[in-house]
Amino acid sequence: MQKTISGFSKLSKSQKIEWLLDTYFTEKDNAKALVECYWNTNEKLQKLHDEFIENTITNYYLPLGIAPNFLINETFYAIPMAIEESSVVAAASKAAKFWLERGGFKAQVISTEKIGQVHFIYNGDSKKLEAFFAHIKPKLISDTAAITKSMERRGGGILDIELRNKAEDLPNYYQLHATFETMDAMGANFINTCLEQFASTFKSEALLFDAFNEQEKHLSIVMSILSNYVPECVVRAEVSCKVEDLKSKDIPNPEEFALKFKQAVDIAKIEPYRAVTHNKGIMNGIDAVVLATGNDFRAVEAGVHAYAAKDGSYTSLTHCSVNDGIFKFWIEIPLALGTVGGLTSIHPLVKFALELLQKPTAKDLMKIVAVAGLAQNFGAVKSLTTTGIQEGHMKMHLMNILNQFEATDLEKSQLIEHFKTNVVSHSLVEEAIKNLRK
Ligand SMILES: CC(C)(COP(=O)([O-])OP(=O)([O-])OC[C@H]1O[C@@H](n2cnc3c(N)ncnc32)[C@H](O)[C@@H]1OP(=O)([O-])[O-])[C@@H](O)C(=O)NCCC(=O)NCCSC(=O)C[C@@](C)(O)CC(=O)[O-]
Ligand SMILES: NC(=O)C1=CN([C@@H]2O[C@H](COP(=O)(O)OP(=O)(O)OC[C@H]3O[C@@H](n4cnc5c(N)ncnc54)[C@H](O)[C@@H]3O)[C@@H](O)[C@H]2O)C=CC1
Repeated sequence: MQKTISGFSKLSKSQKIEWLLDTYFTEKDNAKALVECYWNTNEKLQKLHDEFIENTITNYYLPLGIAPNFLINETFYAIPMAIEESSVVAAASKAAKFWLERGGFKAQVISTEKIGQVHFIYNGDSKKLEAFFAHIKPKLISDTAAITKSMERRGGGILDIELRNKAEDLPNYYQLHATFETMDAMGANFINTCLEQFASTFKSEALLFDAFNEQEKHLSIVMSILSNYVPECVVRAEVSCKVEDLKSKDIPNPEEFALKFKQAVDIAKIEPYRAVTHNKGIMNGIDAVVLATGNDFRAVEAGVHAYAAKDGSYTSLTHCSVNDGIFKFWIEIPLALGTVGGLTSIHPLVKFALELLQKPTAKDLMKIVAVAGLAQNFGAVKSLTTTGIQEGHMKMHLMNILNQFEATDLEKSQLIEHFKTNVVSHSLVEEAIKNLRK
């Protein structure tokens, strides 16, 4: 049976499903029923989702959870989180509640500059290229006037364009390195459109530049694309309190806790094996809010991890200090987010999430997302340095294990009660279910 196909994209949705069932499944009826039971009964809504991407056959659900009680710069938020992993929403909620009683989170946007580059190959005299760039720069900007008009009206647009000589790293390689302010949009489409116009102007004007010889006139544009590395689009979020005020049910000895917590963060600063896991915990919070608000989590992930390695080795995105009896914990991360554009006004649940967040600007959303990352990291590191991670995580994961064994509602309630005072592990839950079913 041939397992490849030409023209798959041209088939109807049901034809695509039929082909998949015929080609890859033995239990065809079961597979078909599964795919179809995830379709929304509201046909209009289903069509909307079908059209988000290509070759859609069904929906893939992620739960949308809420972490309430966030106090950020004196405003209260209930934060929407789309994520598949148990205990993440609980940890964020718990951290929010903890800091609510200790002054809440403070957040500030440090910068909002985005970057895009036209990458090109020029085999010639770099001085002549510099002269050409100086001559052509005003036209590069003026040729994008129709594209940038609305963005400029909002206060954004092109900030600058530089010529960068990269020929030492790669023979004959140069860039137009441009910076942008995209206001409430993540900006990928705006930036890419501007860049493609720069490239077109640059290429056609080079042919007319008298100082260039024939080879120089035919410089070659390789590509024009924004960068997801945005080290000048940075937000900082912070919590702090007196060390003694850390005292709580889980923290009987605040001095010892503060010291250990700082040691854990310091370890993540110098040890990449730990830093990656430490930052994964931060991304539990960040990705969940980025997804819930319809933003591009791949872009955020790529940019954040590049930032974590910006000084040459991969390090912690959060920082901790304990000075003069004050515990301070903060994060500084690059986040290119949008509250307009992309899916933000199309996906009904994204609209819901943004309304829940009180219709944030992109800057507001940067602060909320950074706080979610900080809270998540606080929750994880607090658990790691006190009870250990498994106690709380497995408590939340218990439901997944019970579902895996198809526990009934009665079995679930009996076993949840049992595991309130017993260690949770996959094998211990299996054993307890077997005992219950004897
Ligand atoms: C899991 C908890 C919160 C339990 O903590 P607990 O002390 O057992 O919770 P509690 O029952 O005393 O409840 C206290 C509050 O926690 C929240 N909470 C508690 N339970 C729920 C729940 N069912 N649903 C929603 N929220 C919940 C909620 O805010 C609740 O207040 P309330 O709502 O009652 O006013 C705690 O142990 C914890 O924060 N653990 C950390 C879990 C974590 O970080 N998980 C991430 C996955 S592990 C990972 O991927 C990352 C990691 C750890 O490797 C990163 C790293 O290494 O740095
Ligand atoms: N490498 C990457 O990250 C790439 C990402 N993408 C995708 O591009 C999408 C994001 O691109 P965008 O240009 O942000 O979206 P977009 O093009 O959908 O919408 C942004 C547009 O909204 C308008 N707008 C209205 N009100 C505005 C305001 N207050 N502030 C700013 N703009 C306002 C502007 O015309 C702006 O250009 C995401 O879906 C992303 O996944 C696309 C290509 C590459």
